[in-house]
Amino acid sequence: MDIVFIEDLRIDAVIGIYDWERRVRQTLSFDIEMAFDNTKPAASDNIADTLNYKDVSKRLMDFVGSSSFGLVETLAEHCAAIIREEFGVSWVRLKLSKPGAVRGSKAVGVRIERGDRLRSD
Ligand SMILES: Nc1nc2c(c(=O)[nH]1)N=C([C@H](O)[C@@H](O)CO)CN2
Repeated sequence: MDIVFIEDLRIDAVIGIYDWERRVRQTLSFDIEMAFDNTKPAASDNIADTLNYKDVSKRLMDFVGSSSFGLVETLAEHCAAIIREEFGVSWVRLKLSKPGAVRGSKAVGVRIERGDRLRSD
C-alpha cells in the first residue's frame, strides 16, 4: 500500500498536565503517514481521486487548535480517529511531538499506529 504523508505539521494548542500548561498555548508537531492507494490519482491526475493532504491538515489544525487535552496520548488518539473515520484511511501512523517539554531533549511525545495496513504484495 502506498503512503500519503504530512511532515512536521505545527499547531499551537493547550496541552499538558501542569497548571502553567493550562494557561498557555504550546507548539506541537505532527508527523503522519496514511495508507492510500495512489494508483487511481496517478492515472487520472485528478485531485478528487487523492487522499488530499491539505484537507487532512486543515481538519487537524481546526481540531487541535481548539483542543485542550492533558496528555499527548489522548490528543494523538483523537487525531488518528479523525483521519480514519472522516477520510476513510484504513491505517495511520501518527507521531505527536512536544518540542522543548523536557529540558535537555529536542522533543518528547508519542507515536501510534491504528488500523490495518493493507498489503498489495
Ligand atoms: N507519557 C506522557 N508523559 C508526560 C506527559 C504526557 O502527555 N504523556 N505530559 C507531561 C507534561 O505535560 C509535560 O509535557 C510538561 O513538561 C509529562 N509527562
